[in-house]
Amino acid sequence: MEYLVTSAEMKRCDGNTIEHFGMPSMVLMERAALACAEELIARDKKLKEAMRPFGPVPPANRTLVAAGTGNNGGDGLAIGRLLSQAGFPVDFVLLGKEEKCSAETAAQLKILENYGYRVMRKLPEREYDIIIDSIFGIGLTRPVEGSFAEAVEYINAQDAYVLSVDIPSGIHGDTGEVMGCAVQADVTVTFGFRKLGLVLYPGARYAGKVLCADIGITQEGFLGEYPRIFTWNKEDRGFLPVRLQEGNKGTFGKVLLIAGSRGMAGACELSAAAVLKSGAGMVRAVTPESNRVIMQTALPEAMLTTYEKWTPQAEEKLREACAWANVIAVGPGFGKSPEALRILEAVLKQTMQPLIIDADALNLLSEHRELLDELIQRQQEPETRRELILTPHPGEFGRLAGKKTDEIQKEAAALTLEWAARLQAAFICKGARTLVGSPEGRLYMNLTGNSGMATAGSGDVLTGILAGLSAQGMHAFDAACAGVYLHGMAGDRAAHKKSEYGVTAGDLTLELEALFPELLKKLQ
Ligand SMILES: NC(=O)C1=CN([C@@H]2O[C@H](COP(=O)(O)OP(=O)(O)OC[C@H]3O[C@@H](n4cnc5c(N)ncnc54)[C@H](O)[C@@H]3O)[C@@H](O)[C@H]2O)[C@@H](O)CC1
Ligand SMILES: [K+]
Repeated sequence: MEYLVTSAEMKRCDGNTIEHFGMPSMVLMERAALACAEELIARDKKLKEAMRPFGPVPPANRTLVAAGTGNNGGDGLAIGRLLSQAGFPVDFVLLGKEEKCSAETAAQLKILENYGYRVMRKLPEREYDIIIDSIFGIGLTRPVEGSFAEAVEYINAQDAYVLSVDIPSGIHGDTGEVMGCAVQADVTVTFGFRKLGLVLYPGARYAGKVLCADIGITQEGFLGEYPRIFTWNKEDRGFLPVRLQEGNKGTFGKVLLIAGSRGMAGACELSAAAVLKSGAGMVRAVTPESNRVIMQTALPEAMLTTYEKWTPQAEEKLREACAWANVIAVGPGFGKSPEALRILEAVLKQTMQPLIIDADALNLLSEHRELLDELIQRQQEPETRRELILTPHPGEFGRLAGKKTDEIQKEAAALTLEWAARLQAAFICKGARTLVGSPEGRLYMNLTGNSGMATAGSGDVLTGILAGLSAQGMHAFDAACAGVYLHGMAGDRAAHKKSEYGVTAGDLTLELEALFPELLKKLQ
């Protein structure tokens, strides 16, 4: 588990490390500078070794430090000093008025002066091999303009390798927004914790490769008041549902998947395949009779309950199917027919098993507010509350919340938590950075996945995974976080093979089965 922090959360942690624990600010700055310098020295060594067979080794990289007056600038000045002492030819330029320098940056200027370095006040007219971007860090508060904007353009116009210190100058630390203009980095070395602006788009694109350096700012610095958002990374493997060796197909759970409509058999098939490939014991699909042949051909492992018109017999068959299941998922390719509405109504009112609501089932809830209100009411009462996962993309979320899609995107974190609490559910807001909110206010941000997954049927696969994990006994929030994480990993494997252009939803289910052996190997 890794925290993703806002600028304010990071500053609080920095401040506590200095004031509460007594770590001198200049020690943190020196460690930050060392981490950046070591990255560049290691790169230089690698480049030289690669070039050695081709003749004399070229001279060291000419480097420019572009420093602002805040502590980000202080980091940059210290990096330049360390690089110069390691043999790099380094030029320094200070942007902004010297009298505005923070105490630490003023101290760094003094150290440079003591060593006899000259710090320019204007951008030099020459080309550099490496540029250290330390104009603004997490202290950026307003759009970048005037001479600072010129400096950003100057850096972006050079054919240099750019290292951004902490965050590319011009990127908002909390939102990843470009504040007027921003430096395009090759690598960003950030300190302590990854800032949200480095993982959210477009910031993530500007940051290039992101390295998170340990400079002695640790979780203790939060003094028990932890950041709101967390993610999982490659070290997190322990979330898979435990598999009993002596288990049978009942042990691993029975999923009732209500999916597909006339002409939409694919959604049902993709979702059902994902249920089985996530480790569930059995899946029964409830789908129109016209999908029978396709389903039985494409996925003979799935059982079927079919319907045509909504009759008392159909209702009875649905009731029996519901009684059989441990988990119910409703929505992929479901359509909004009168039959679909009756089925959703029956599921909401007559069952208590863990439920996953996706796609058209969400749209039906938006269009029939009485159903939504009743669900909210049931979830607010402990006796009628069930394990619940909702999986809207911002469009579906907007319809549910009565807001425009861009309003949802702007306030995604707050709205996700609001709706998770309202529905006492694991609430998934899908996107390039999918969020999962818990009713208690935990917020997971998913960092796996890629643009190739923005393809028809991808959401159906996610619903199948969520149902499969829930059927194996995972609670809603754990299943939701694990589900989006695995879904993204499957997408990353698929994109690795086919590029982001070529990924289809079918590839996601294929990659899912290849993913588990890899995860299990790393667990041993
Ligand atoms: N001791 C610490 O607190 C540590 C801080 N570190 C560095 O310090 C950085 C944060 O330092 P600061 O809080 O001093 O902030 P910054 O160095 O990001 O700069 C903020 C300064 O720029 C000004 N400013 C903000 N937006 C502007 C704009 N658009 N145009 C012109 N001026 C603008 C502010 O008024 C302030 O003077 C981190 O990103 C990190 O690089 C590291 O050295 C690690 C330790
Ligand atoms: K920077």
